[in-house]
Amino acid sequence: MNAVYLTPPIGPVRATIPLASSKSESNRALIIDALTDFRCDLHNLSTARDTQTMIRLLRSEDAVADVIDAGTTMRFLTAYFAVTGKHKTLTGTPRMCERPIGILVDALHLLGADIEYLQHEGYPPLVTKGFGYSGTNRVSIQGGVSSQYISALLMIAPMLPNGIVLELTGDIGSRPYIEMTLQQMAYFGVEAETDWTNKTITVPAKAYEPKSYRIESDWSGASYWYSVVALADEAEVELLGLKEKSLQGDSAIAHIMRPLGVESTFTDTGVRLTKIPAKESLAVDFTDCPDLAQTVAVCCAVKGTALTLTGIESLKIKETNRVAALQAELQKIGAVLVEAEANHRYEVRPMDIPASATGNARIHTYDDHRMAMAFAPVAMQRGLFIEEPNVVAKSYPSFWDDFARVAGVRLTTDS
Ligand SMILES: O=C(O)C1=C[C@@H](OP(=O)(O)O)[C@@H](O)[C@H](O)C1
Ligand SMILES: C=C(OP(=O)(O)O)C(=O)O
Repeated sequence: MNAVYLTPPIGPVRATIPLASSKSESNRALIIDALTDFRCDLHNLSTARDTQTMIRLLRSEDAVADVIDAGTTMRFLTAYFAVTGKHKTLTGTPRMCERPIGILVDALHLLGADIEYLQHEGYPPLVTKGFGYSGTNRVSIQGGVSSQYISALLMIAPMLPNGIVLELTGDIGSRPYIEMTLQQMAYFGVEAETDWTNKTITVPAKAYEPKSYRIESDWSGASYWYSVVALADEAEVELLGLKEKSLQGDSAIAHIMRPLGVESTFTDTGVRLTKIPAKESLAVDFTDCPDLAQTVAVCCAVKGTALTLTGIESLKIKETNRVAALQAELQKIGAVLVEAEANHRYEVRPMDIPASATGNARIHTYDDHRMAMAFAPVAMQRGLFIEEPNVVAKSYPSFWDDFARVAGVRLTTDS
């Protein structure tokens, strides 16, 4: 099995990190570009596998579209192929075939899409077989399972003869991702009307305007550098290509990490992270930014900061069950993640054991890029192994090259 062995920095951490660009922004821009017959001019598209897969599948004539493990690619392409009447089989990794898609498929059926499941009702693989508009433009959709279903519908909505009136039911999770979708649609000339009180989004029937668009660096990827600075004894890190006013909800990491001792100063080129005094406990609601939960949980575990987490239910249906994965791996670095109230509140409780007793832990990554990257900053304090390090390719292929600027990174292989 491959692993990287990470060792603490020798002396203060000083680095400038290029970062990957946002796969979320990239994948939205690519769908919109496809809906303009590829007449947009997209700059700084992400090198993330999720984005490279989207690029390949949008251009491919093959009957089978294998999204690998990319959630946005699966959900966005299902809506795109369905509404453009393409005959495509959409599939992915075994885990992708356990990630639900029924809520999106039900909505597309209502609009007139012919979609059939190939194995289990409500899950990939599935086949899109054509589109005959049903005449309806009112669709009601659950808001609490994955915002990706909503983004997928919003982006194809202007292509429908009467647009769409989307009524969101129940709680809304990952709302900043819905707002990112709406802002990118507006940039390309389609303004939706949003009523968050009544939870309705109205999208007119209208052609997107082909335009030039530049994708920002990835704030989710930036979060690991915040954790590096929080955990290093001395550090100053500049992250390139980030903006204070971002479309990405994960820019919330700048506020979340302040009590963990990281100050953000925006510059002309990005953001500079420096150390400030930290607090002893923290409570964070991750409903709007689920991809930050692992970063913050691991950071608190190592710092000895008691953390209360809410809004992490959606973590159970991502690349792996991230709650279970964190529970198993945090123990190896001297902390526990416990459910304090059924299904609502969790706590990271650092255990009172010396760091030397948890040195050289072997962290299993469960085919989840964020498990690898969230645990890497532990190396600011002690050596550890991260198994199957190539998982980072999903969102941040150059992560280990960047990480080698701040810590020792050595690839190890054992049989
Ligand atoms: O729309 C997007 O780009 C994403 C939405 C979020 O998923 P959910 O809406 O399923 O929480 C997030 O976790 C994922 O990494 C990217
Ligand atoms: C959940 C993620 O991605 P997706 O749902 O697009 O696979 C992620 O990148 O953390």
